[in-house]
Amino acid sequence: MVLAQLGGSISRAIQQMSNATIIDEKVLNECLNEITRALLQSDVQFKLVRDMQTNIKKIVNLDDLAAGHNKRKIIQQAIFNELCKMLDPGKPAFTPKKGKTSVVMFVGLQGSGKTTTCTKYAYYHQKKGWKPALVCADTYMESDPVKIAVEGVERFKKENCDLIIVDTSGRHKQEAALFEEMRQVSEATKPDLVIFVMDSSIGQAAFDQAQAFKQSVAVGAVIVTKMDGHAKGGGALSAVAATKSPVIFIGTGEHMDEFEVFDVKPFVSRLLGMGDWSGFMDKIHEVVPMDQQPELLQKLSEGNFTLRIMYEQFQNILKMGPIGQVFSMLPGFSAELMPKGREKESQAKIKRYMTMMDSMTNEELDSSNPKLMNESRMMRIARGSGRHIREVMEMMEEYKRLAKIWSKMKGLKIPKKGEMSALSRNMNAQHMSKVLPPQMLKQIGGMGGLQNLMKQMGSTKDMMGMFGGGGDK
Ligand SMILES: Nc1nc2c(ncn2[C@@H]2O[C@H](COP(=O)(O)OP(=O)(O)OP(=O)(O)O)[C@@H](O)[C@H]2O)c(=O)[nH]1
Repeated sequence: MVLAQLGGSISRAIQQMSNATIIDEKVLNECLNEITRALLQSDVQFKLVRDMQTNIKKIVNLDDLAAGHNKRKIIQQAIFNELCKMLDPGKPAFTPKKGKTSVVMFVGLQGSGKTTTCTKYAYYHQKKGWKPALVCADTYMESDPVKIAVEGVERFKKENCDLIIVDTSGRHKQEAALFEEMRQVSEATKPDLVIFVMDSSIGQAAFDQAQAFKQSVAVGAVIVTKMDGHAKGGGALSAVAATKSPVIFIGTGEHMDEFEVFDVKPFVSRLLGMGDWSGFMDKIHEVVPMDQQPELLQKLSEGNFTLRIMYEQFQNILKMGPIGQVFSMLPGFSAELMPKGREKESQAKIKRYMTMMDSMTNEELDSSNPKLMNESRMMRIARGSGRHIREVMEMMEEYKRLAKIWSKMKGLKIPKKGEMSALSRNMNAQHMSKVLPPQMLKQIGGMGGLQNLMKQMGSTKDMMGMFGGGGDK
């Protein structure tokens, strides 16, 4: 099961449960069994899934649910926390420092994408002004890989490279020989960090494979590749558990820049279709041309999400490319609606929407009042664009949903370029209280509770991630 589907299945299971009139143990168990099935189908290791189920049962208090608290949010929160826990081994990976020499060794099986990932990793740092170097000790049946690795590292140290990446072999006739060679390269080059590269589509084998590598060398971080297309994501969770090391990047395609820093909370937020405001705001700065940014953010902060804004953003997004990435960050546009690997369909849908909007009047495009769009106008637009009225209605529904979510941005201070997470910093409890759904605010203990919580957490960014960025869906 691909990640987007996993998120969808979990959300559906929670939704079904919260539709039940009475939440008793049976209903909760059914919901958890559904989630368990979804996780297993996504190749999360059985033991991890079982532990998660036990933990959620411990956390979720049935009395709270019976008392009419927001059941969906309580369960969703518990699942959110458990998934985060699975992906967060509790200690960060070694982080190389620019200007100071670090040796980073890559290990992983043949075909896992190791060599590609070494290059992406080097390129990622080079773009940020580092001086990386790549030592290819990935010499199958030729020369002495240990000697090559040592000589390479020495040479690049002399050349003042600050990030020396050692690529090791991933193939051997004998598994034992592969691990022995890896151990020797590690001993000889003394890496500051060993990164285990894993193909996300290896399924249930992830845990054992990761563990085997960890037992031979001191794996300190994981990079999961091929998260695009048909990738199964569950293996990532298993690899973290097996190596007790965090995932630091994910590979999302064959190209050099299809490489993303991995952040647990936004990832899980997106996975559960909860959206990720901070990531989305970062994306706005990437996607929306500089000269349009202040105006757009101003309009959004005034709560005016018009059809024209939607149109312009569609335009920008089509120009920019990886549409799925942007939309999955936008609360409301869950990964299920804009699934990765189905970008073409999503793109076609957006183009359809834009054609329909081309048949609208300026007044309609610039109004944030969807009531203007009555049935006769919708018929005209459908005729004008050669589409069915059903499609116009569908687009309007999409618009209303987005506008509702965006309306929560009203009154927020506008972050400046380069301080995206400052969206959160800029917000005080007052703002947060506007953004959060009222039931959730009550659950936290009103304004007082919110202020306390914000103090404890230190930053509202975490809260945004935790609560799905304030989108009340
Ligand atoms: N779709 C996709 N393909 C990837 C990604 N990363 C690597 N690949 C592809 O996976 C294949 C194997 O990648 P390599 O980098 O050669 O793998 P390796 O682990 O170094 O394998 P050996 O060099 O043979 O040991 C290549 O076709 C890459 O283009 C990714 O994130 N997404």
